[in-house]
Amino acid sequence: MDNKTIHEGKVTIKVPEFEKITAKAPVFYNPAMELNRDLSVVAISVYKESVDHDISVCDVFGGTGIRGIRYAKEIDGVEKAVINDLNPLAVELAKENTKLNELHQVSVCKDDANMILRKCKGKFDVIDIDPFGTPSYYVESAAASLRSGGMICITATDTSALCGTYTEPCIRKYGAIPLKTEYCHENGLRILAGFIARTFSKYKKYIEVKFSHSTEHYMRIYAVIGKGAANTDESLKSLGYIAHCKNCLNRIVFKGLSPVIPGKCPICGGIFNVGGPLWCGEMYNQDFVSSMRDTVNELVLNKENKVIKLLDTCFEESNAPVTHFEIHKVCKNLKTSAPPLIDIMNLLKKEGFFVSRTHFSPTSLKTDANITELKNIIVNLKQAQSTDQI
Ligand SMILES: C[S@@+](CC[C@H](N)C(=O)[O-])C[C@H]1O[C@@H](n2cnc3c(N)ncnc32)[C@H](O)[C@@H]1O
Ligand SMILES: [Zn+2]
Repeated sequence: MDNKTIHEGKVTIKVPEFEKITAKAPVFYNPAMELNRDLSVVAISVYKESVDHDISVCDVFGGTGIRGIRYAKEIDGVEKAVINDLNPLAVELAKENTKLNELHQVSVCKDDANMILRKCKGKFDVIDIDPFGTPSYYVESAAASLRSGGMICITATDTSALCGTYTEPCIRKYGAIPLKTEYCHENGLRILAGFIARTFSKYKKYIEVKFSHSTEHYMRIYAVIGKGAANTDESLKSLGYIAHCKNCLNRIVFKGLSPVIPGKCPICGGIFNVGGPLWCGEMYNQDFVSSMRDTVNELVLNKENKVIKLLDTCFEESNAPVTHFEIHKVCKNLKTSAPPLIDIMNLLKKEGFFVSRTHFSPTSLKTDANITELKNIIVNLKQAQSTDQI
């Protein structure tokens, strides 16, 4: 295996020479995930600051070991990092990389992900799940393993299932019906959060989602775990469904596991498509995101600008309602051209509605105005603009 050396954050890592990123590489390393890893360092740093003890971290799908090594090197108070991978070549390389970075608090194991999580029940404060494709096969073991107060960090790259390009794989893997809409990435992230919440609930554990994002080909969720039957029951009330009308773009959130959902849209009589169950609760905790933003300045991040941009937008949308409106889609539905997003946002604000940008799409906004109210705002804006031009 021919290796080359790369530098990420404060670490130096040997990775295999590659021409194409593929899961068939002798050891997997994807430079496009650097943003994901930068954000993980920031999120785990903030988590560490929130607890009053040193922490142990398990990088369950280690690959080159880059995550576990970065956590150990870059986050103060990581007393133990375990890097695991089933691939013996990855284990060998992760050991070499640990030595290269002179880390004594890191150990490397070769185990199946589910086995290490079950064997080390209650041992880790942070469990990082970064597999190929779906994490759904591993969430159950993480739920059994993670102690109360711990944090789970989960990546999913099977976005075609979560976003509804394919329905059946989403039902099989996540027990949820996806909703292929212009806001399908948000639905997908919420389906993943809902699946994590339901899986942890079997163990009387509940999730508080601290930060999450959908970027390029993957989704990522960071959640802190609490314990107790009553709190878990209460938290499951955040599960629900979204009913969407493709005719007028109306959407309604129905909370609960068996809500009464009308078959037709009350605005236009179009058929409602329903997705869920999914997490209708918080997807970003504003204080946590704000602390992440402050922590960026204390770290060495190659993707600092992108990290800051994402965190600023997530901060803005942290108290926003579920779903968002893609403005070109709404304007096409109105058979009109789209005015500047900022003008629509300003008018919504002036009319007393909540409004924010969203990291899911640069041409979308989040608001508590319903589709009729939003359309009226756009029509008024277009009229005012055409009068101005006369
Ligand atoms: C997406 S890669 C991990 C990338 C790495 N976390 C990073 O940031 O560079 C997934 C890794 O999981 C390993 N793997 C696949 N199935 C596994 C299993 N059942 N248990 C443990 N490791 C597994 C693969 O060998 C591969 O190295
Ligand atoms: Zn409708």
